[in-house]
Amino acid sequence: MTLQIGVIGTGAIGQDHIRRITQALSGARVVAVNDINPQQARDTVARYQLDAIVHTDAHTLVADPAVQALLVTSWGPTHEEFVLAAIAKGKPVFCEKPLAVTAEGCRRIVDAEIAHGKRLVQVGFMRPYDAGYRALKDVITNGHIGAPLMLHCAHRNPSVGDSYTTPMAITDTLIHELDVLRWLLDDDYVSAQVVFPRKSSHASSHLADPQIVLLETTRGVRIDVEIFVNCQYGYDIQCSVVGETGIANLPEPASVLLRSEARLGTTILTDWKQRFIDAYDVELQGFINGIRDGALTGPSAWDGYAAAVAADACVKAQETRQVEAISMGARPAFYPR
Ligand SMILES: NC(=O)c1ccc[n+]([C@@H]2O[C@H](COP(=O)([O-])OP(=O)(O)OC[C@H]3O[C@@H](n4cnc5c(N)ncnc54)[C@H](O)[C@@H]3O)[C@@H](O)[C@H]2O)c1
Ligand SMILES: O[C@H]1[C@H](O)[C@@H](O)[C@H](O)[C@@H](O)[C@H]1O
Repeated sequence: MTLQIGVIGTGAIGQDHIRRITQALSGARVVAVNDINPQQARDTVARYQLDAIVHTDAHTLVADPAVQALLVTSWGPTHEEFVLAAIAKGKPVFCEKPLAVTAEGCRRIVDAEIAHGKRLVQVGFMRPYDAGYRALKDVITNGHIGAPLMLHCAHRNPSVGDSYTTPMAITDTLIHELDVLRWLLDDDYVSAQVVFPRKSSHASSHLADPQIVLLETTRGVRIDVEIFVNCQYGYDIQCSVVGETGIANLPEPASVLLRSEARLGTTILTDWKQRFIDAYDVELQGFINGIRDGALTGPSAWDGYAAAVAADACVKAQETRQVEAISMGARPAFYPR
């Protein structure tokens, strides 16, 4: 049976997910779309030749009996409202990061899902589906570098728009590391600190860029993450795990090693859509298959909440310049590890 999906938000990633559902994945089709900009929704239907209704109200789309599952790909501050609406209708929902813009908002989603009694929410954290991160986790889990002691990470974007602010370095960008590093180490964070190096002349007047976030986990692993969103040269994700007996690095994306004109080199990607293109396919196919099989297994509302609790502490640390504690309470039995 083909799963009938409704999409709220037909911007960059909304369209990219519609493309993959329509052209790359199996078992689902898009039957309804909504965007606060209705012309954008209509253009998307035309661009991907969808047999889909354009709803001018997102809540009408959620209630549409033809819609069996939701994709929430609108702006972050709207996510909580639409995810709660989907849960209220008992419909599975794939929500792009962040699950909600505050930890309290994520907690309301966790509480609503637990009250419903069955998992309905998958968060769009795609890195745990990336082959490189999975290989890195295997190396750690199989003991090839001993116990992890330190992680050195970098999250670099070539540039960002003028609307990107200093807290967004945490809530929009670092949020990926906050999720994937918990998963990689099977650990949780206990503290965060943010330090600000010399500012890049390419950053807008209201943006502190780059930033370095220092995290500590319950097992005492120390993590530094450089966030540099105007690095100019490319989209570059780095993760180096220093263990007791060795070091394991996240593999670089496959690229031809070119010898030409007295140079030896490879290209560096510039677009996030390309860097994790396979992982996005696998995460969304997992959501579709999970609904078919009656059990969602991808990043949960609890994972969205855990990342948001850490993000809140990092945003606070940006302001206080102090070490801030991170505490998220006990994991409910509803969300097994
Ligand atoms: N997982 C990833 O790697 C990844 C990558 C990009 C974006 N994202 C996340 O996806 C979300 C969207 O990002 P984007 O880059 O596509 O942004 P975007 O601005 O390109 O698209 C967002 C769309 O949502 C629409 N929208 C806003 N408010 C709405 C509302 N109330 N109802 C209906 N539609 C509404 C906008 O009109 C716009 O078309 C963000 O939360 C972002 O953090 C995740
Ligand atoms: O929304 C995007 C996306 O999540 C990218 O993966 C990240 O690198 C960007 O910093 C962020 O703005």
